[in-house]
Amino acid sequence: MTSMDRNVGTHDRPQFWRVAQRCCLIAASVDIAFFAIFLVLDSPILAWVNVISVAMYGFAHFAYGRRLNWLAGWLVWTEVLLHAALGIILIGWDSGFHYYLLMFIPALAVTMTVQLAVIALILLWLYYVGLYAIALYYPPIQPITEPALIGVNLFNLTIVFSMFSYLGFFYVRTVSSAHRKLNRLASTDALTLLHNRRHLTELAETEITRAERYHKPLTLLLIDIDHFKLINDIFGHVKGDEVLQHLAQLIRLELRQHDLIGRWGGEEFLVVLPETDINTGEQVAERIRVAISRYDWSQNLKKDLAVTLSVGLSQLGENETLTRLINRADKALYASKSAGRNRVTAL
Ligand SMILES: Nc1nc2c(ncn2[C@@H]2O[C@H](COP(=O)(O)OP(=O)(O)OP(=O)(O)O)[C@@H](O)[C@H]2O)c(=O)[nH]1
Repeated sequence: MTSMDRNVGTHDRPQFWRVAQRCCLIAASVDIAFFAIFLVLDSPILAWVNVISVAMYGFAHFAYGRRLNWLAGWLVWTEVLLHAALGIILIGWDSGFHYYLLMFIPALAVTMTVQLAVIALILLWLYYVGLYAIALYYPPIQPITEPALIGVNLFNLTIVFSMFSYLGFFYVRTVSSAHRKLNRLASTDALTLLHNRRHLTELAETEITRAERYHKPLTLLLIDIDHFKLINDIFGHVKGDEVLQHLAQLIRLELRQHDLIGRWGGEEFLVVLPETDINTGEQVAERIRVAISRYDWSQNLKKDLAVTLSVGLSQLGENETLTRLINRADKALYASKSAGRNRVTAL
């Protein structure tokens, strides 16, 4: 494994390493149980093998904690390979110690590049088959009674079953949380954390369909910051970004829970007001305009700014598409700008 491959695991899959670290604790507990079991079964060699195993898992747990994943991985690999071989040679194939080798199949896929994982899987398979061949041709060195062998087998089977289930649930949880994160990223504007244009378009289309079906009014506001270029030029782009972020929150505060707001363009916001006619929409737009024009920017930005908005609004007409509705709001916005800015125009 190259140092780069090791780093892939360290940086890209931290959750996996946390799970691997937890598995070390589980494995150490299992080996403590085995220590007692083999003492009772009068198999001292296997009992003491488990003490060494506990120590190795302890070191591996420590190494995972220190982000020495490659070292921890080698310790775990060595332990499982040797433990499986010793278990099978001493008490036979039916002890089920080979089940633990199967745990490496998902682990290899996650921790290695595809090429390395394929090579490691082939080697693992050869090792597995090799142990089976040994068990076929050589009788166990320290056989235990049939009921004890069945007990050890069932115990191993249960542990491996539980660990696979744990890994399965971990995998499902990781995939669904990555899926949720991707969805959020794909639908959110990174700067203002409002809906982005694509997502807002989808939501607005749904609202329009609903408004048409239930014969409810729907009003749309297109909001544009006045002379934003000047704000950028005077205070810098970073402050400009802060104004955008803050303004997004201020507008949000003036809206109802089920109203929609998104960033439509650079310094332009689109608001969809379901179940709202043009008169109420005008009141909402006016409320937003006044709130922004009166806002004291020196509190948050430590700058004496005057920020105003121009708003264009339009109410959904019969059989009107979203594009046409936005076009009308855009014309209204243009009228607000032409009439001197810091005003609301309905069309
Ligand atoms: N800081 C910052 N500025 C942006 C962002 N997106 C667009 N802008 C700026 O917004 C400004 C828009 O300028 P104009 O289209 O000329 O509009 P304006 O200066 O607001 O003038 P009017 O709209 O006519 O009142 C440009 O300077 C853009 O660089 C952004 O994400 N962050």
